[in-house]
Amino acid sequence: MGDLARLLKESWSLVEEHQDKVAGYFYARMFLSHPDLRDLFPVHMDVQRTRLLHAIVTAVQTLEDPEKFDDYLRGLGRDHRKFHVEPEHYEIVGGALIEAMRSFAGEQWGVDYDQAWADAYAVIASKMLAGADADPNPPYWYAEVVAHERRAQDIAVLTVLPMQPLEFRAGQYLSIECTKYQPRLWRTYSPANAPRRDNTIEFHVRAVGAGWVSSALVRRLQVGDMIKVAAPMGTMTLDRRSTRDAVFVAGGTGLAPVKSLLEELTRYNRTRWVHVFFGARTRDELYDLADLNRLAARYPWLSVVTACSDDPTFPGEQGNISDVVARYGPWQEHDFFVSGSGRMVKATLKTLAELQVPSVRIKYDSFTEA
Ligand SMILES: NC(=O)C1=CN([C@@H]2O[C@H](COP(=O)(O)OP(=O)(O)OC[C@H]3O[C@@H](n4cnc5c(N)ncnc54)[C@H](O)[C@@H]3O)[C@@H](O)[C@H]2O)C=CC1
Repeated sequence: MGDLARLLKESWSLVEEHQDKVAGYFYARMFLSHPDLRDLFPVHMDVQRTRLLHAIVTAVQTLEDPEKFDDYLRGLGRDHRKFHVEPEHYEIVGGALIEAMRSFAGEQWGVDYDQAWADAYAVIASKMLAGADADPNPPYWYAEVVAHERRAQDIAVLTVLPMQPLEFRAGQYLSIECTKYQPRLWRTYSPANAPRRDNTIEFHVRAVGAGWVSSALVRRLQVGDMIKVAAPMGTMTLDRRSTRDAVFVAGGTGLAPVKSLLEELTRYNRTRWVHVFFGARTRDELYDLADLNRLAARYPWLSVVTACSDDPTFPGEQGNISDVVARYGPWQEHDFFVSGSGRMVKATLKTLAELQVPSVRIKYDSFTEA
């Protein structure tokens, strides 16, 4: 391990236990010295706090893999443009961050740690700025809500029309700000369609617990409202060269990117068998089944298996979708795409490992529960 990596890891381990407090102190410090920066952040800071830490941990963890480190930070820089972050803000953030860590580390914090973080932060900032500079896209797009449909108690399917064309690849995700109701709070959602000529994008959203953005998108947003959409990200895309049959495993609204990938396949696939496993808690939450069945009736290469995990009278498969997949197969020769909650993805990866599906054939994006 390089010296810098060692110093960063060592010093981070001193504050790791107090992550939450470090983040709280960091923001308090920054807003006190630069009150103007408060306006760049959402009213509710709880999720923002965990995001900062996630970014630091990821940066430190990828330090030893220069390519991954570079990709991650360039992506982060691109993404930060939507927060109206300016180059001069980076220095303020760096200073507050080091001060916050030093305050919580106690006596073991040494001068060499200060220097290590200052050096690392300078690299982090320059990579983020380079990523931001190199992005030809606008920081975000305004998009008008052109359709909004409640499909189950907590689930909405909404369609938006960006004011300028927005390029993305089927299977990627975008971030959304529900500008009118939750300004400056961004959450990621996957388009449920492949890029279309009319530029419309469909999203599937479930209002979960205290999810401010999802709740506003499901319960308050109306046709005619404007939202902001930013930064296509993610790698769960189709490899057109693959000739393998494919399996899509979706839990709840994790169906969205699967629908997007299916739409792309309908444009060119003639030869690959495609199996979709779609699981929800109850039959009401199989909110897009009608459309899946329509696709299966139209495309002979497509089959759909549905399952409910909390609805004993449902006549289809019973149980978690990760277990249902294992009842079919064999799957060793298939390409897999897995999408759902963090726990669902983890459970499915475990099942696939037990079924000896090579991990190189499995694509997924890990969404946190936030
Ligand atoms: N809306 C979107 O664009 C996208 C959403 N997602 C994620 O999909 C998730 C969807 O959540 P909900 O609709 O609330 O799903 P949910 O919690 O109602 O679960 C739906 C199904 O997923 C499976 N599942 C859930 N937890 C499991 C576990 N621990 N082990 C095995 N299987 C499990 C079960 O089959 C369950 O019936 C969210 O976490 C969201 O972040 C992922 C990609 C895109």
